[in-house]
Parts: sequence; C-alpha cells; structure tokens
Amino acid sequence: MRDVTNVVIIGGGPGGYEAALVAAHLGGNVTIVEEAGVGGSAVLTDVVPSKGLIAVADVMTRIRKATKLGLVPADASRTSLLDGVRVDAVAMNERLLKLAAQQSADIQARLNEEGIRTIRGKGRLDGTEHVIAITPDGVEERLSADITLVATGTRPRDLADARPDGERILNWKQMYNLAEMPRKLIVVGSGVTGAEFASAYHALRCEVVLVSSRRMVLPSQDSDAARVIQDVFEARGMEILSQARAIAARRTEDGVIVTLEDGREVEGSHVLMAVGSIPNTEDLGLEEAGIELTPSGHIQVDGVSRTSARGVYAAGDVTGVYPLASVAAMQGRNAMYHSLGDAVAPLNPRHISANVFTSPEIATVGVTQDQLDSDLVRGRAIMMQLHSNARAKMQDLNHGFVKVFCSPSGVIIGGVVVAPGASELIHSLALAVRRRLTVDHMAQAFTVYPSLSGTVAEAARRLHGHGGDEGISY
Ligand SMILES: Cc1cc2nc3c(=O)[nH]c(=O)nc-3n(C[C@H](O)[C@H](O)[C@H](O)COP(=O)(O)OP(=O)(O)OC[C@H]3O[C@@H](n4cnc5c(N)ncnc54)[C@H](O)[C@@H]3O)c2cc1C
Ligand SMILES: NC(=O)c1ccc[n+]([C@@H]2O[C@H](COP(=O)([O-])OP(=O)(O)OC[C@H]3O[C@@H](n4cnc5c(N)ncnc54)[C@H](O)[C@@H]3O)[C@@H](O)[C@H]2O)c1
Repeated sequence: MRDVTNVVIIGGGPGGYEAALVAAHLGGNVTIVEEAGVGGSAVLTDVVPSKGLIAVADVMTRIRKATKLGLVPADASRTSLLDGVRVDAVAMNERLLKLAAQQSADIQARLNEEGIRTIRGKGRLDGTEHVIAITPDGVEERLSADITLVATGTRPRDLADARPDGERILNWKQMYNLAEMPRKLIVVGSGVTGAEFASAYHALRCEVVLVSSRRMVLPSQDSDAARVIQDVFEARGMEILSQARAIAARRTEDGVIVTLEDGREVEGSHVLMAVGSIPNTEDLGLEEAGIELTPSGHIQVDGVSRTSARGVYAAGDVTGVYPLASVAAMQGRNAMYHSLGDAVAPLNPRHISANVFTSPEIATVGVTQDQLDSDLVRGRAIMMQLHSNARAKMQDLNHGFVKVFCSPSGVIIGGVVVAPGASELIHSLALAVRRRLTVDHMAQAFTVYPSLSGTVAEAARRLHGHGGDEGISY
C-alpha cells in the first residue's frame, strides 16, 4: 500500500469542497474536478445570491413596517417611506453576483492554501479507481483514485413547453441577469425555492402571482407554518393560484403568458420556473462502475456516504438525501472520515436543522408534527404564538410561533420556529435535539429579557412534568 492516498472529487460544491478540506487535513493527496467554479451551485447561483437577495428584501420589509412604528417621511408630500425607495435592479444584481464570485474566490484560496489541486473541467469515472478530467479546451487527464467522491449536485427541472430563455422565462439561476425589476412576476412552484423568490420579489414591490400546485404553499413544511406564510402572502397582496399547475409558458411582445392545466392563462412580464431539480448523474460512468441509483435517479448512499461500488462515495444533492448545503457538507466530510479511517457517526436526519427564508422565516429541526400526529413517533407538542412575547410586541411582530416536541419522558426531539430570524432561534433547539436535552434543561437556562428566545424557554417550561404520552396540546 502507498503512503499517500489519492482522493479525487468530482464537483466542487459544499459536498465536494468540504470533503476536500477534511481529506487534505487527514493527509490525502486531493484533486477536485469542477466544471463551473468552486463553491458549486450553492455559492455561485443558488444559496449565496438568493440569500443576498433576501437580505435586500428584508430591508424593504422593515421600511414598509416602519410607518406603524411612528417613522414617517420628512417630506409631507409623501404618504409612505417606501415612496422614496426604488430598487436599482442592475446595481442589486451586480452586487449579488459579485458576492457569489468573491465567496467562490475565497474558497478557492483556502483550497490552494491546503495544497488541494483543482482542475477546471468535466469529470467522469473510469471504473472505480480512475477519474477522467476533460478541460474546456479538450485536454484530457486520467487521474488515479484510491478514493473517489461524486458530488455533482442537481440542476433545475424544465417543463417541455416552458423552457427558460434567460430573458422572460427564467429559472432561479437566471434571475440575477435581470436589468430591470419585473413589472409582474409569475412564480411557478410553491416549494422552498418558489416561496422564497415570491416572498423576496413581493417585498421588493413587484406584483407577484404564485402558481401553487397544492392547496397550500410549502407542502413539505409544517402545515401550521405553511398556513402562516400563505396568510401573510395573501394579506400583503400577493395573488396565490392554489391547486393550479402550469403546463406552458410563452413569450408575448413585452411579457409572458403562462397556461395552466385547467385552461386558464396568466399574463405577466416575467415567469420564474421553480418546479424542482434533477440530479446530475449522466455521463459520469456510474453504471459501468457498478453504482446503483435510487428510483428517483439519485445515487444510492448509506449513512457514511458509501455507494454500492467499493472506494466510491457520493455526497450532496446528487444523493437526494436532504438537499441542503449543510447536509451536503456533512455527507462529504463523513465520506472522508470513513474512507481515511477516522471516527465517524452516520448522518442522522433527525438532527438536521433547516430554514425557509421567507418573511417570516420557518426553521425546523428533528421530528415533525406529521410524525407525531400519525403516531410514527410518540411524544407531546406545544405551540406558542409569538404575539404575546414582549420583544415581538416591541418589533410589531404579529405572525409567528414556536413549537417544541418532546418524548414522553421530556427529551426534546424537535421543534419549529416561525419568526423573522428563525434561522438563528432554531439553534438552541437543534443543540437540545443533538444532545438529548430535556424540556427542563431548556427551561432552566436563562434567556435574555426581552427576547424571542424567551418563548422557546416558555414552551419548554409548559411541557414540564407531563409524564406519559398525552398526545398533542396546543
Ligand atoms: C434557490 C436555492 C436556494 C437554496 N438555498 C439554500 C439555503 O439557504 N441553505 C441551504 O442549506 N441550502 C440551500 N439550497 C440547497 C443547496 O443549494 C444545495 O443543497 C447545495 O448546493 C448542494 O451542494 P452540492 O455540493 O451537492 O452541489 P452543488 O452546490 O450543486 O455543486 C455541484 C457542483 O458539481 C459540478 N459538476 C456537476 N457535474 C460535474 C462534472 N461532471 N464534472 C465536474 N463538475 C461537475 C457543478 O458545476 C457544481 O458546481 C438552495 C437551493 C436553491 C435551488
Ligand atoms: N432555504 C433553503 O434551505 C432552501 C431554499 C431553496 C431550496 N432548498 C432545497 O431545495 C429543495 C428543492 O426545493 P424546490 O422548491 O426547488 O423544489 P421542490 O421540488 O421542493 O418544489 C417544487 C414545487 O413545484 C411544484 N410543481 C411542480 N410542477 C409544477 C407545475 N407544473 N406547476 C406548478 N407547480 C409545480 C411541486 O409540486 C413542488 O411543490 C428543497 O427541498 C430544499 O431542501 C433549500
């Protein structure tokens, strides 16, 4: 056996680059083959620019609400603070793309520092012990790989009759090329991507129509949380077409028309197609290497990211496990810990925390209300509205709640927070779930007064002392 282990990683997103850093740390000779730029879609087109956009939208939401707090325009001819603000789409989008490019450059610098080689090009397996990298100018290199990690991510799903043209019919990666704000944006798909963009563009004062295939937006989320978002969207004036499926989008002279399955037509200036993703598994030599796919076409992996082929691991969205950057990174690291002989705990989906960056946000961790309601998990739940919280009153927060789920013996097993900044508030619950803390541990820890986290502690306090499985209490 050689002294140095050759590790080759196809795909430089969070699944790939986080694995590379661990592999280098553990003494591997690491090469990343990446087509588009390190950071992957997460950094270049998905997470970073979309959360940057949402940061702009949040400022606008605060300005809109400021009037209720007693802030009025100094110029008496203006009725609202918002009248003095407009979005410069070019400046905003340039900044977002620059932010993404800078983040990618920072990651590249870190990889260089760690001695990790990056090849800009397309990679594919050549059996289980080699990877072929082809650069854009056609130069081919055959790399020897003791360990290979496939982390090639996914790409937007297109509808046959609504193919993005990058100008009026857009996928989420193309939104940052807009030189003007849409007059009327039709968003097709009310999953996390569709809901986040609808929320942001509506806050940025675009007229938004959301085409939602289900009765309620965000079908994969806690239904009480989804209800809050649907109500807030509607109260703010967004049009939601529920139980509506788009079948086609075509351009008109100065806009688009989206055709729905029931024959209705919706007119707008632009349409964003957010109808899901498909895994990048083609032309990778997976079948020849004996790598099994799931029925959905993702790469089948176990808890430590092993595929069905010895020495080949897979991480991130291409595995379909839980399409989040944080999970991709964890899977990538686990693959390297496992393959390079370090201790590793298998990925536990019950520990994953996630956030939907709508306004307000929805953050979740651990078991779900559905699992409790269907008796898949035994436990109790409490839901506390935020509007009675003193800090929420000061900030004029009228929508939102905290839910805490605990086992019959009081161990915290999950939670949901709907609030501005829920992505930060969920961390105490995530820690509690990970470390198996009880509701009493949570209740006894000091919280700052006044603070929204006071409601998390209060929820835990209310769950104190109820032994046995008493079902759900609100
Ligand atoms: C709009 C949007 C917003 C999101 N926001 C969040 C968020 O806020 N938080 C969060 O946790 N998650 C978020 N996600 C999910 C997150 O983007 C993904 O979970 C994450 O990108 C997965 O990382 P990955 O490494 O698996 O793949 P990716 O980030 O997709 O990277 C895969 C890389 O592989 C490269 N590649 C593909 N094929 C090849 C090949 N043959 N050879 C060489 N290179 C190849 C691609 O160029 C790409 O750079 C969001 C997703 C979307 C769509
Ligand atoms: N904040 C975050 O962490 C974040 C943000 C965005 C995406 N993501 C990740 O990406 C994953 C995918 O999310 P997504 O929203 O891109 O995809 P998705 O597959 O979850 O949602 C797509 C939605 O479009 C609907 N749809 C499909 N065809 C349609 C049609 N013809 N007309 C109308 N609606 C249609 C589907 O029913 C579905 O509700 C999420 O599970 C999440 O993990 C995370």
